[in-house]
Amino acid sequence: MHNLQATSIRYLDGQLWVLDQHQLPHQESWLLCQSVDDMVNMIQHLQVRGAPLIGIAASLLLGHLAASQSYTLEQLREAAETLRAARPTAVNLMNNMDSMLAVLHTQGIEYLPQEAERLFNEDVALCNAIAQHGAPLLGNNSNVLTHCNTGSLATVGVGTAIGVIQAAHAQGKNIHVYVDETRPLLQGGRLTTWEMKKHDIPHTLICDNMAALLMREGKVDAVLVGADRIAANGDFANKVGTYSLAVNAHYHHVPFYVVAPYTTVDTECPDGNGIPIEERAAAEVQGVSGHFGSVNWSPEETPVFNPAFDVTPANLVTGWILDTGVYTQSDVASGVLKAALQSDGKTL
Ligand SMILES: CSC[C@H]1O[C@H](OP(=O)(O)O)[C@H](O)[C@@H]1O
Repeated sequence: MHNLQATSIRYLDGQLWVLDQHQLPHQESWLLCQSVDDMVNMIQHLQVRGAPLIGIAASLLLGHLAASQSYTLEQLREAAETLRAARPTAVNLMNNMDSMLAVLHTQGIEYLPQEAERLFNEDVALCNAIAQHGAPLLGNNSNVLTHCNTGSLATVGVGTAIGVIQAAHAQGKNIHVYVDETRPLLQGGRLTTWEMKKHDIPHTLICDNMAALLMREGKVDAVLVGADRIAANGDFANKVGTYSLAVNAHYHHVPFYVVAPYTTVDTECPDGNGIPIEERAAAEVQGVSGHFGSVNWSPEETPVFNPAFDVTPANLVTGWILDTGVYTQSDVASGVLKAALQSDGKTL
């Protein structure tokens, strides 16, 4: 594989480096990833995170192992299956591993590095296409609210929802962003604020429970969120808290857009009921941890409900902003998601 460089992952001179997102924004530390166990741990601890990035990181690791020429086809197949199961909700991981397995079985081990590189470059291009389709939807002097993190820390390109925001900003539009801190792991408060500052985009950090008040006061012109899996009928899973944002946006007549590449669409999943939702450790809700260490504010053994994602039904979505275009509810209800993917020669 050639050297590859992105905000949160690098392949340099035969070594795979990952930016430890658990330590951001106050510490930028790079971790050397040398094995399947390393990558699985990094994904499960959200040192590597974000639906598209997870898939690309796993693909680069597999390509790296293949390039070392010290693994059999069966060992690489097992590695792909292990990586595929690292986190259950973001379908990009499964789609990417299936692409790598297809190459392994139809072309051979020596073609895996090339496929990993293709997937990397494809994500960069998909992010750019999404941004160009979405930017026209944001008018000048827009106040956009976003949830979790969907930028260059969640992809290997400019991002999805944040990519759209960044493109509109780069076009000279006056865009202000309300950033949901996104409990419990604070991807918004830690990572999106880091990205907004890096791109000099005006922004205001809020607690998740403040979003409805801003909508009621007419201070939000649009909500843009990412996705971890979009079902065939347009229902989608995203970071927990997205569903309540969609309900509040619907109630306050605020346009609500989901932004994703085609690699996030799961046409084999008929609707949101079929999307597996990852349950995570109680400690994430009982306290908080990061570069500073950890603090636990709940009584010992406090029972916790900690789904990492929730599902938003298609009827609450104003539009789906994909790399193939912007789709309305009637488009999606008529099966356009599947058609758009197939018409562009993209098969999942
Ligand atoms: C580019 S969309 C990324 C998507 O992934 C995030 O989840 P996590 O931080 O747990 O990987 C979140 O759901 C984002 O919307």
